Amino acid sequence: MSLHETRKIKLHQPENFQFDSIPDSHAWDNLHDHPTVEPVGPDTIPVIDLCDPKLIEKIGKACEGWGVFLISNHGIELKLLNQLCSQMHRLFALPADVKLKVAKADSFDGGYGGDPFSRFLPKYTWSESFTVLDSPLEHAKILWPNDFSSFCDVMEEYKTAMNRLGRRLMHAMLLSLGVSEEEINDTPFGDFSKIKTVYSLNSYPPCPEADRVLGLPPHSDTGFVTFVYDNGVSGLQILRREDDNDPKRWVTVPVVPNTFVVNVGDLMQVLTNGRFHNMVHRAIIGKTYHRMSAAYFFSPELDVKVSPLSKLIDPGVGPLYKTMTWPELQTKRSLSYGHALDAFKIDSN
Ligand SMILES: O=C(O)CCC(=O)C(=O)O
Ligand SMILES: [Fe+2]
Repeated sequence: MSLHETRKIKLHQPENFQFDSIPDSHAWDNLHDHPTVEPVGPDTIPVIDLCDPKLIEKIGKACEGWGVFLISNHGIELKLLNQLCSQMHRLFALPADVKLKVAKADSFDGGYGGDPFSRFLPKYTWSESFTVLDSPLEHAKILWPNDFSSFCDVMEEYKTAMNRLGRRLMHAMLLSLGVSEEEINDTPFGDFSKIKTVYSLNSYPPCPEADRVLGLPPHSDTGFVTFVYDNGVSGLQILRREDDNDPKRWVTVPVVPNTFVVNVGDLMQVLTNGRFHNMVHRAIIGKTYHRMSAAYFFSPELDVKVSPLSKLIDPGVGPLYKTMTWPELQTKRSLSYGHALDAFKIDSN
């Protein structure tokens, strides 16, 4: 058993991305549980221009119908996004023994590690990630003792930009459901100053047998809303619910330059009393290109209590979820993979 298997994270030594053939430990056998389709026709994932005069209406429709959409014209400078990609590249190019100096001890920690889900599953993922809680400073000083500030400066700018964007999106989403600005300000996160900074930088190295390995297993994110920016390599897939014409299917998210993918998380489903649905997604691996992504989890401070907004509770039905904090939800997820929200459901009978 390696050092990391004894911890509460599951991470094979990163140099092991070099295999002559894929070992059984990394070969996932249920990757084709649902058909995979391209994002065309009825499976076209909406791209929403944030300066569109019909923004609120379009966002509401995308959240209710899809739970995922892309945003363009988001106001975040391309220069910053290019710097973010360069810093991710620099981070993951570090030797394995250096990255392991900042390894997480637990999946809720910040630092370097595997993904938080596969420790419940029998296989290893083909990915590595670096999670930042508030600030990467402490870890960056260990990774680059003589040059940590360029990484930290970019991450600080990214955090500020993402928090601003997160607030803007949350307002638009709630306004689309008829919640007024005043009512939004009355929520426990009020003006959204009670927002916790959490993001993951993810690396998915290429694999010659890409269709046997998996970057991230299917999951929904636990926060309000997640913003994903990647280095222009495709790999994110979302699980579209079955409808009248088609069964459940994996839809590949298209790469559209200078856009973010936005997906609805568990806490948004709670806040909207089920009007918006969380979105199950996974990351697959490419044969040739190394994909990297930054996933920003716009989520409440750890002590903030989240419950359905009274405006969105149907008086005849009542609230669908009990009050919860984000750590309570995450703890449930760490106990029952894929069913965290069930523990908070209010039985309507
Ligand atoms: O890399 C991606 O596209 C998705 C990342 C993700 O789902 C996550 O970090 O939770
Ligand atoms: Fe995710």
